[in-house]
Amino acid sequence: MQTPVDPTSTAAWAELTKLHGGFTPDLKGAFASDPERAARFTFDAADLHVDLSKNFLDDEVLAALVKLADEVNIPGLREAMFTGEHINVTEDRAVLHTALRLPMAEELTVDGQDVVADVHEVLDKIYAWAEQIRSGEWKGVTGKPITTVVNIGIGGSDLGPVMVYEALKPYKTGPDARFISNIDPNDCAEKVADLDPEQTLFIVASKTFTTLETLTNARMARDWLLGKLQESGAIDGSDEQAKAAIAKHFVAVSTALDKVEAFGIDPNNAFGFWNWVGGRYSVSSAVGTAVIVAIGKENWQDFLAGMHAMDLHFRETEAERNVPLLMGLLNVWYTNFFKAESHAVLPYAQYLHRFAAYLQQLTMESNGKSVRWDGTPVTTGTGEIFWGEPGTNGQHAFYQLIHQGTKLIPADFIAVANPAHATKDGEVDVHELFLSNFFAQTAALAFGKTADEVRAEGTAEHIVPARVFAGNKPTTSIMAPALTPAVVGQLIALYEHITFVQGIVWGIDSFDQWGVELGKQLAMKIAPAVQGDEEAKKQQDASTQALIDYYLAKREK
Ligand SMILES: O=P(O)(O)OC[C@H]1O[C@H](O)[C@H](O)[C@@H](O)[C@@H]1O
Repeated sequence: MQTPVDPTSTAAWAELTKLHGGFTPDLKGAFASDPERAARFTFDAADLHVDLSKNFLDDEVLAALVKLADEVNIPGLREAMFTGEHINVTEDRAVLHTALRLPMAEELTVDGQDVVADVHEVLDKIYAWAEQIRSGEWKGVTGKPITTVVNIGIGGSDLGPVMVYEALKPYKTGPDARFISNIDPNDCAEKVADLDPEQTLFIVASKTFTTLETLTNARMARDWLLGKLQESGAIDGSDEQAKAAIAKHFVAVSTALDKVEAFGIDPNNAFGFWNWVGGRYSVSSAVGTAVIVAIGKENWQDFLAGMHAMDLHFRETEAERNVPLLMGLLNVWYTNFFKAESHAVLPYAQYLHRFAAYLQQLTMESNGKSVRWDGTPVTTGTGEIFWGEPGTNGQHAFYQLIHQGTKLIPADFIAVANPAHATKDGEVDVHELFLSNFFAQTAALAFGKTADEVRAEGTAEHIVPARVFAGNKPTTSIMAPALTPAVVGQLIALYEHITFVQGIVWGIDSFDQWGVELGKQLAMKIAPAVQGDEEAKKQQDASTQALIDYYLAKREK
């Protein structure tokens, strides 16, 4: 892997610094002086129609950003990613989530392995198994079909599948899916409370199969299942019957099939993936099994095809029209030159209500780093804080701060032309009403409202300042014909590649997560103290000791 280029040492950075120095955001003026602006800065990527024109962008800035991409070698490193070079330096791994959606006819051999053949072998195994569940051919231990699958996983083994399941609810033709992630025992308790154990199947999803939360939840689920089945007399207390029940009610998804077996799940009931798939990039791997059960093979194939279409766009489209590249570079422009700290993602699609949560792991676990991939300190700010909620709910919660606060918050607005449920309220098409908000918000953020406009509405003079909107709040509008499986796939791949672009500019390894590993170790170290071990408690700082004391005094056991 090449030494990361210090972006601040490039000619493009110097140009951007100069451009920023002379840059007074004036979106109103920019549109007034250039009738072609909207058309010139709107690009199509697969089914996504992306309008960048309400950003702090002009031809010079665009040219300098594209030059920056070249100077930090995004084209070369993008190719290195797609061809399986070990660009995840600190873990010495290839980064090949794009291979998970390659059509069968493609060829890709990495580290001596035919990756495409491996991917499709697993996909075929999942499709065949999912079809058994969906058709009712697969029976639980008492002979009944499965009506609910419960995915047990956390982080990348949860956020992707739950987000896609929610996004594609209108495409659900199979069993329900639920998702247990938190080690808070209330999560598991609530999710299984109304389930019939005879018709429930658990999918234990964990890349490493060592994650404390997931293994604990899996054991709790196993105890619940066996306990309930014994209670009703469906099975006796013998090991043999417990084994038979687990074989029919538990499957696993992991890269560590040996650990799956040690847990007591038959490896024949496990779907594998590979260590070249990062957890937060794993939704298109076997980690999506719960979704495949719910929406079926054809819809999943459309989802993968959508991701692949975006992969191709990113790999092959010229820089000036390359949407993930431009969006990633714009994020760098805002983060490093305008000192924006956060980035809102605001889907005008209720089905995308978990999209921001999903993006938080994708972007922040990837790019929240302060050393570069060669171990040297970063030379710029990194890692935007991603957040968001669906519109219009967000409008009634936090948009006030975006419109009139003191912080610059670039925002991505997402909407589709056709809703899954076309509904009228009297004569009014409710989706049109919904979209009117989408259109109105980006316009208001860009162009604001002057004091004269406020006065013209008859506002009392002393209230005028409070009702003025400065405007010049940058937004990107992303539209698509409908929230199909392909479009959901494209949205995910779009943000994966945006994340990659930012990571390369900053010189960081966007595919490791050492910061999270520490938390895992610390919780294990402190557990004995929480269980009452005085010596272990004394190892803790005074604040932590006092908090543990409070807990020990208050707990009712
Ligand atoms: O899938 P698992 O191995 O159980 O890991 C689940 C999660 O664990 C940690 O939080 C990692 O930082 C995440 O990237 C990962 O998605």
